[in-house]
Amino acid sequence: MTATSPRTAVTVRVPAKVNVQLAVGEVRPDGFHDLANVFLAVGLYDEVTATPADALRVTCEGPDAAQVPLDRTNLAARAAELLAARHGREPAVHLHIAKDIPVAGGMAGGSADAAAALVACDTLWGTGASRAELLALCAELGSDVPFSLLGGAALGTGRGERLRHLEVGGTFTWVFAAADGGLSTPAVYREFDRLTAGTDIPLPHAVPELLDALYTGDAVALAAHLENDLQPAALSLMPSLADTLAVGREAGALAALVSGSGPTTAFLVKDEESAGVVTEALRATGRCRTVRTATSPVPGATVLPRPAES
Ligand SMILES: C[C@](O)(CO)[C@H](O)COP(=O)(O)OP(=O)(O)OC[C@H]1O[C@@H](n2ccc(N)nc2=O)[C@H](O)[C@@H]1O
Ligand SMILES: Nc1ncnc2c1ncn2[C@@H]1O[C@H](COP(=O)(O)OP(=O)(O)OP(=O)(O)O)[C@@H](O)[C@H]1O
Repeated sequence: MTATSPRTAVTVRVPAKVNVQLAVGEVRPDGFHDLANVFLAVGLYDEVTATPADALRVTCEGPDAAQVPLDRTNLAARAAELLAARHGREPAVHLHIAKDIPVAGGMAGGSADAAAALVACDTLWGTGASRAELLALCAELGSDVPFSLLGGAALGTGRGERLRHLEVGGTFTWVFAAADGGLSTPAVYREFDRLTAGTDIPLPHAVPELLDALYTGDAVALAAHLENDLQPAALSLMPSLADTLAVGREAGALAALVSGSGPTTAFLVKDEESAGVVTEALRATGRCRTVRTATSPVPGATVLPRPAES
């Protein structure tokens, strides 16, 4: 056993996600859409550090830090407030976000920070919340937040918050290109509604061949079944993304798609060498804010060892 002295700082590392299948059903009376949402956690990370403070405070560092709100609308701040309220205490904590996940990029960066803040505050405060309680709090904070806690791979149903863990039989390599500017998730869902108005929208379901490809770790089979029903809406709002997708395909990606609500584009590649070629081609367009390689799956929100323990 390691020392049990109260912790004065807790850092939680949390991954981004890509949706390898995002099947979207009709809009529901509550304004959300029923989904069959196959999430994969990818190795691009934010880190949230919680330290005791007189009052709730958020700071952020990283290339996109200027776009992150530091008031109580920050999802990490909302997470701390929610956990504190449920346990009858003040959210007296400083949350520092080291942000590496593109902001408003469709990679669930804010959701990741919310899940990380919950775990960090739970550990710092010794709240002892069960996994089930944390997952329920995550679902209150947003549809993607439970998956950020869980990580790995999962099928999300309902609005994406009801998760079933999926086994993955290998490692997949991706290239992610962050676009200049962001897309608002509600705006992309609204555009989906506009584009599909008057059509029959099938009930969303996970494609068995895609789940098999994950299970066997077969990147070529996964590439054949990648699907994102929000992609036409994201392309409609940001038409230049179609060119970015084409550049990655021509450079040898097995498949290319918009990540979630976009505008980050995701390229599944067969190996590191192909990742290098695709990365160079995307950088050469001059249209991508950053281009990054990452593998999947990776674990969800994880408390990092105290410095003395590492
Ligand atoms: C696009 C995805 O990232 C794919 O994983 C998610 O579906 C979005 O999840 P999220 O950002 O956590 O979304 P939330 O914060 O729960 O909801 C933001 C807004 O997105 C829309 N929304 C979200 C999830 C869903 N199943 N249907 C929706 O229509 C709604 O307009 C909602 O008000
Ligand atoms: N901790 C946070 N990090 C980033 N953005 C945040 C955070 N908290 C609140 N926001 C707000 O949320 C908006 C969406 O940011 P986020 O990075 O979560 O988008 P996203 O990755 O497209 O989300 P998703 O993939 O879950 O739909 C930002 O424009 C910002 O105003």
